[in-house]
Amino acid sequence: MALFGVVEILLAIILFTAIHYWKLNRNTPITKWPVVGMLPGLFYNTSNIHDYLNSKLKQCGGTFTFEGPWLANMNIVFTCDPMNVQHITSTKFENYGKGNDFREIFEVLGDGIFRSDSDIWKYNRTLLHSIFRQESFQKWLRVGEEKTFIENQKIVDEMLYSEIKSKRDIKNQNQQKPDLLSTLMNEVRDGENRIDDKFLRDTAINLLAAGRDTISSSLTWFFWLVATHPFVEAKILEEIKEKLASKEDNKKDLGVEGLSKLVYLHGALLEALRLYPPVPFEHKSPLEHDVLPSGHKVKENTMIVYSLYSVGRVEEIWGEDCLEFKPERWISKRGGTIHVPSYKFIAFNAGPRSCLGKDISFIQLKMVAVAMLLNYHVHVVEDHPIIPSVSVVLYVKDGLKVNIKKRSI
Ligand code: HEM
Repeated sequence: MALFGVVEILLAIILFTAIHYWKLNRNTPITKWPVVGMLPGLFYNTSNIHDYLNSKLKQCGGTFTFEGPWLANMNIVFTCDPMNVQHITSTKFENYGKGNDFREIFEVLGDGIFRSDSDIWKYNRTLLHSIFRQESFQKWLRVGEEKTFIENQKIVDEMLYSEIKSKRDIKNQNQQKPDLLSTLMNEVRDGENRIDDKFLRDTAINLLAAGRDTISSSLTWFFWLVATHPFVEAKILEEIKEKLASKEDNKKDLGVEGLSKLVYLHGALLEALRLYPPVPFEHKSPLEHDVLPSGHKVKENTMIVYSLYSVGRVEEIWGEDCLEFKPERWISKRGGTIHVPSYKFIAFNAGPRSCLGKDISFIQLKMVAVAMLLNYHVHVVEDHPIIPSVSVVLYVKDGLKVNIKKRSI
């Protein structure tokens, strides 16, 4: 008679495997399974992914390596450590590009600023930077009819190229207006104009992608937060009444200068962007192996994801009340706005690739916020779920349901 039967041997294997995985998982934030790695944990929590990753990042001090299925080459370093963020976005900026995965997924963006790295990015950045500084650029929102935007690449291209053609026609008739495409068309670098239609198409779609959904996402979260914090709403209205001069018919002056006086409103917007950054995560890949300030080693082409959502919720930066909506945290004792370095307040990204539209965004956000709050009372419909979506832009998954009542103050 054999000393051990098949059943005993199988039980022993299962027991040893279980002990092995128990030991292996003692220090990992997400359970690692044979063959499929940590994927089940991620899948199981997809609907709640930002808060799930936030809790895991908190559990391991701000950085951990997600291990994907065997042979799938899917290891990802997740981080919300501001020192890592500063390292990737600024100190070692040249070593961290967008990576090939990003370029494949966002092919529709062509060679525009978002999808490019190195020299093509530098060219785009320098050109757009100079245009963003021109006052006339503030009229850029009138570029094209973007209602049918992005059904598919063909429709987008048709729309953009026809818009470009009509701007060129207007230019030839000497009737140009200072919108984005017309300003770009006239750009002369080193004595020559190298702006062809493909460049204009790529730039236009990149700016539409950059500036459309980010603003609408910010405003949705902002109105939800303000409507659910009546004390904040009252303070914003008080500030508008006190600081914005009235024009004829008691309408408030929404000029750039007037808007810059609204320090409390600015704090409320910063606070909404901290808690609900429209771009919830960024994705980078090192060109050469490196060691992050947290001590994590990253090989060439490792995928690194830094969570903007989590950086906004790091207790060490924002304090124990980091999950609360408190515009006051942005107001200094002297009544100004407290400056927080961009690798800590990361909603607009940090370093040389930080958002080019940051200033123009605050102008747009304030204009809409003041016009809405002065004229309407936004009342959030009770029991409607408010959950962040799982997408490149942080929408409210099922939309924000509200009742709007006219307000006269
Ligand atoms: C609240 C509104 C906005 C937020 C939170 C925001 C945030 C960001 C973030 C996180 C990035 C980095 C993206 C990446 O590298 O993958 C970025 C880049 C950029 N944003 Fe914005 N953005 C906003 C509005 C705008 C607007 C209105 C415009 C233009 C009209 C704009 C233009 C750009 C451009 C051109 C870049 C690319 C910069 C580069 O790669 O060098 N953004 N923005």
